[in-house]
This record gives sequence, structure tokens and C-alpha cells, in this order.
Amino acid sequence: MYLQQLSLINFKNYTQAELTLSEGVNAFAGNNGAGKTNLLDAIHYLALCKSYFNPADSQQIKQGTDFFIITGTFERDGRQENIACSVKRNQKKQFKRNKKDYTRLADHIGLLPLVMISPYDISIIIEGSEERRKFIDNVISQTDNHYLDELINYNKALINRNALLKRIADTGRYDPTLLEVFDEQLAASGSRIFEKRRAFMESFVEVFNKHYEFISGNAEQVSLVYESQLLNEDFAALLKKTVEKDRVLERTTAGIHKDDLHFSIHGMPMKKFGSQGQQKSFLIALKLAQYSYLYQQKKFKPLLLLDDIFDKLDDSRVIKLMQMVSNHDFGQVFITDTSMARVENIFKDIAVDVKLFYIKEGEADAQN
Ligand SMILES: Nc1ncnc2c1ncn2[C@@H]1O[C@H](COP(=O)(O)OP(=O)(O)OP(=O)(O)O)[C@@H](O)[C@H]1O
Repeated sequence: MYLQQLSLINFKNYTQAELTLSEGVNAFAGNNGAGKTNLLDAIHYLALCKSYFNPADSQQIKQGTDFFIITGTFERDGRQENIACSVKRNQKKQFKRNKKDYTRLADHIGLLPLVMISPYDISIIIEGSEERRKFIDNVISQTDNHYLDELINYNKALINRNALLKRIADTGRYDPTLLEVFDEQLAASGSRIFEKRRAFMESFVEVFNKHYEFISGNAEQVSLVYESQLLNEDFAALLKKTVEKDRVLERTTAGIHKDDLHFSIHGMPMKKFGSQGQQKSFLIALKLAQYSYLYQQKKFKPLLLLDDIFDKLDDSRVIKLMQMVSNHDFGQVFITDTSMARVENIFKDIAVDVKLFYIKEGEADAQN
């Protein structure tokens, strides 16, 4: 599967752009703020119906205009797939596959699997647990169509249960029957989500370790552990046990909305003890494990988007990564960098088809 053609109209700093892409590596080079990352984000839209960086669709419309359109032609399973995403100010986003509107955007997720590695991923390490749950959910939902629905059901039940706990506290009237109904809904979908996360993490950790060892040249000991209250206790039983606490706090304190991933280096928290390069290597290993997982599940290679990948990595780690590219471990790859000379230098001895684009103020010029 690969993207053959990308066109943009009024997307971020692009008025109009047309790119014919290589099936191998596509490198976007140019100064800060030129629009390199914006191109990756446009590709992200086509695969996952949204921006990687900013959930507000209308903020992606070029300033001074009132709509944007991104279109892409993909080759997938020997067929062409035309994907179009358009956003008009104050209107619902339109998303089409081969000119046909999707009834649910969720049905598109997984058709064009994609992995993005970006400097913004540092939030997975330094921010709260929500970022790490988002990471797990993003990986699983690209391979399991029911997973997003389960999450939606769970969140609805959670909102209902929390509203009821508040009402009970406000009115002083305890309603055990209604609470039981929400508990059942929460426990049913929560337990299924937990099982999917646990099964996923079991295979994922091993692949992650392999990638980290490879990138770091076995230089340091890291670990990745899935943490969930449900690992030790049945969810329904847990909800019963915490009900008094939940009534006092007026919110649900147990469940998969509390799941987390624990990252460490030499037994210490990665967030506090990892250097910038080690943290970046950790994130790259995490994302490459995501890549391997998607590939294994889908049986074809996902798109790989590497934003500003060379920054903060020492030469040996860059070489390892590029070895993987040259071994054809990946399919189509997109890379951004500020220096065209560095990109040319890195790829000069690598036997892979590389297409270079020079990006300048919202314009993309193919160089070869
Ligand atoms: N809605 C918008 N309308 C117009 N311009 C926008 C919009 N959103 C973002 N931009 C512009 O896009 C530019 C940023 O583009 P991008 O993030 O792709 O840069 P980059 O080439 O990746 O830079 P760097 O090397 O610094 O990462 C900024 O100049 C920003 O003002």
C-alpha cells in the first residue's frame, strides 16, 4: 500500500500543491516553518480522518480562506483508492472513499494504516496517563474495528455513572438500582477493552524490547509495563468495592480509564532519568513496535512518517534506523529535515528509491 499522489488546497500554509510520490522514501527538506510537517499532517488526515497535532479541523484551513481539501490516490491491494477530506468553516467534515461519503468516519480507520513519529510524541513520556492510553487505543483501533465502539460505549457509561454519583451527592437520594445498571454496562465494555489491551500489550512489549535493543545498540536497559487495576481484580467486583469511595469523591475511581504504561530506564522512571536522546530512542522503539504490530495484523506495510527524526539522535542511532529503511523493513516512508544536504548524505549509500522535495513557504518542488 502506498500513496501515489497528494493534492492540497488551502491546507495550513499551502494554497495549492500537487505531489507525485515515490513508493520508497520521500524526503521533505526546507527551513523552519516552511510546511514540511504540514505535508505529513495532510497524509495523516487521509489515513486517520484527523490532524495528528490539533483536533480542531477549522484551524487547519489556510488563514484568510474558508475551506480546505486534501485528496490522495493510494495503491492498495492492486487497486486505486481515492480518498478526499474537505472541511468548510462551521460545517461537518466530509470524508470520501472513491467519491462515496462514509456514514461513519470510524469505518475508514484501519484501511490505510499509518505510523507517525514526531517530536510531539514526547508528551507520551512526560504528560499524564491519558496520552499513553491514547497511544494504546490508536494502535489497537487501526486493527480492530469494534474497539472504537467499545471505547465509545464505555465512555458513555462512565459519564452516566459519574453524573449519577453527583446527583446522589446533591440530592442525598441513593439509587442502587440505577447504579447497578451503569455498573453492568461499565463492567461489560470495560472488561472487553481490558482483555484487548492486555492481549495487545503481551505481544507488543517483546517487539518493543527488540526495537530498543537494536536502535540503542543494547546500550541501556529499558522497560515497558502495562498497568491496570483489572490485572488483579474482576471489574464488576472492583466497582462494588469502590462504591463508597466513589460516592464520596462523586466520580468513578476504578476502571480502564485509569490504565497506564510505566516506562523506565535502568529501573528509574524514563520521564525523570532518561536523556533527551534516550527518550527519543524510547519513543522511536515504541512507534516501530506499533509499525511491526500493524504490519503483522494487516499483512501489508503501513505508511511511516518520520518528522524531524534526525534531531537529538547520535550518528550510530541514525545509521541503525536508516539500516532498517535500506533493508526494506518498511514500505513507503516520509521524512522531514531542515537540511537537504544532510538528507542527501544519509541516503547516498542506501539502496532505496528516494525522492527529494524542497519545501519553501507552502510550496513543494520535486528535486529529482
Ligand atoms: N491554518 C493555517 N493557515 C496558514 N498557515 C498556517 C496554518 N497553520 C499553520 N500554518 C503555518 O505553517 C507553518 C508551519 O509549518 P510546519 O509545521 O509544516 O513547518 P516545518 O517546515 O515542519 O518547520 P520546522 O522545521 O520548524 O518543524 C507555520 O509558518 C504556520 O504559521
